[in-house]
Amino acid sequence: MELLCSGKQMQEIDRYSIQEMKIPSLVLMERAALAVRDAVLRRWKPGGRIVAVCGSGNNGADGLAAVRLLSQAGCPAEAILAGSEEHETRECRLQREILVNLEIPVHRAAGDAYDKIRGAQILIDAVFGVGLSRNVKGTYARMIEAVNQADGQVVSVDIPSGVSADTGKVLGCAVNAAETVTFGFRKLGQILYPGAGCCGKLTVAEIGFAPVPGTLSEELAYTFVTEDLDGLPQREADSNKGSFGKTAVFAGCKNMAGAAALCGLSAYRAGAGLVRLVTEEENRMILQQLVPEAVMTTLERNRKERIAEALEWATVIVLGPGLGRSEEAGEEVRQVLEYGMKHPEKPVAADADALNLLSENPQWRIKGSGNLILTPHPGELSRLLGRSVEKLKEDFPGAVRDCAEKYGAVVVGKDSRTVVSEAEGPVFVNTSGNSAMAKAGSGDVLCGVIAGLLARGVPARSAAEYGAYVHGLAGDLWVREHGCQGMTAMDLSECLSRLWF
Ligand SMILES: NC(=O)C1=CN([C@@H]2O[C@H](COP(=O)(O)OP(=O)(O)OC[C@H]3O[C@@H](n4cnc5c(N)ncnc54)[C@H](O)[C@@H]3O)[C@@H](O)[C@H]2O)[C@H](O)CC1
Ligand SMILES: [K+]
Repeated sequence: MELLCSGKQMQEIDRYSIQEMKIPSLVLMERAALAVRDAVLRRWKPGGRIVAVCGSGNNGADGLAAVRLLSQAGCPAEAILAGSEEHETRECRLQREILVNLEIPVHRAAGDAYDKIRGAQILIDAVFGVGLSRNVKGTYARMIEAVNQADGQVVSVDIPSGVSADTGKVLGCAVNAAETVTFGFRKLGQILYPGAGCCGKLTVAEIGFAPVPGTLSEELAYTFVTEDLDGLPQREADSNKGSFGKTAVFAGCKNMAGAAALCGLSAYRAGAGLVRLVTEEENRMILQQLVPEAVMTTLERNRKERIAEALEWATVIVLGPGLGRSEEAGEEVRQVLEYGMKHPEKPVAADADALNLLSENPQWRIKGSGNLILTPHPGELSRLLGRSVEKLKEDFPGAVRDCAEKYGAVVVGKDSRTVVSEAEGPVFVNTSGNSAMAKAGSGDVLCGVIAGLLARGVPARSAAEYGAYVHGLAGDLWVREHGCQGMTAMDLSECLSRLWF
């Protein structure tokens, strides 16, 4: 597990290390600057000039210290001050004064400063770090634009200036870096897009922060690394198909068999023991061919009773893929969700049309109790929350959490970085996967993976997190072998069988 920080949390770790643990601020800063120096030296070629554009906060101070270290290493390095002296932090002033004392060039952001930026082989971006709190304007914005237009390679200190460390949002304008050297932890804004796309190669330098205080560590976001797969229950040697649950998949309206097939197959491939597809009679033939391992309930008559029987039979319930939005589908979704509310021991994963029907029918008063998983993409999340996509993208983890609160659910907010959250506690941000997965059917596969994990006995929240992670790993496996255009959802599902989890 890798912990991820927001900007504010990082500032708190900074404050705690310096004020309470008494690690001198300048010691941390020197180590930060050494890491930046090393990154720059790996790119620098003799003859090339290095220009650091520095703000007046401690990010700027890091930049100034790096200029000193590079100069002492024999490189022609100089600094441009994007901020004013009156706003300088104590550390920033000190670092500037040291440069002046050592006769290392420090310029104001005026006159030929822009020519210097254009002429540099390497630019160090140290305008703003995790302290950026509002839109970038004026000289700061002009400096950032100049850095982006220059031909030199850009190394950002801590985070590309202009990116919100909390949300990855670009606050007005932001630096596009070739490399970002960050300190202690990756920040949420470096993981979430568009900020993630501004970072270039991202490296984390250990600079000696104190261990995170307990109360804060419980609030930090996190992501998985491959070792985390060891946390999943393994298949016992003396198990049988009954040991891995009975998964009922309510999916596929007339002629929409594909979603049901992808979901059911993926549930098997994620470890489910027995899958029942509950679908329309018209889908029977095709589904028997696509998923011969599944048993089937079709709904040509006695709908309500047959749905009720399947619900009684199931230990895990999946609802929604390809279900459509007909009145019949609405009745089905309502029946299943109400059943789920009365049976907290049976996890329910709801996706696609089930989510749309849920948002259209607030009078159902659906509130999960730890067993409900919702897997909306931004459009579905927008409908569930009654908030525009644009607005919710400003703080995607926050929107996912609000949705979790509203429906009493574990919510899997699907996006380029899928976020899993409950109403309280830390968020999980998925870092596996790639843009090849941005295709029809990918969500049906995810829903199936989550169901398979639930059937193996993984609790709802973990199944949601591991589901997102494993789904992304399957996509990464495909892309490594075939490139990023041609994958279909069926290819993605097949890759699940080749992963160890
Ligand atoms: N010893 C340490 O403290 C270490 C700090 N590190 C680096 O410090 C930054 C964080 O520094 P901080 O001073 O808190 O913030 P910034 O440098 O990011 O400064 C912002 C500064 O500017 C003001 N501000 C915010 N938004 C705007 C805006 N849009 N326009 C103008 N001004 C703005 C804000 O009020 C602040 O005063 C961290 O990223 C590290 O790079 C190292 O970690 C080493 C140890
Ligand atoms: K920066």
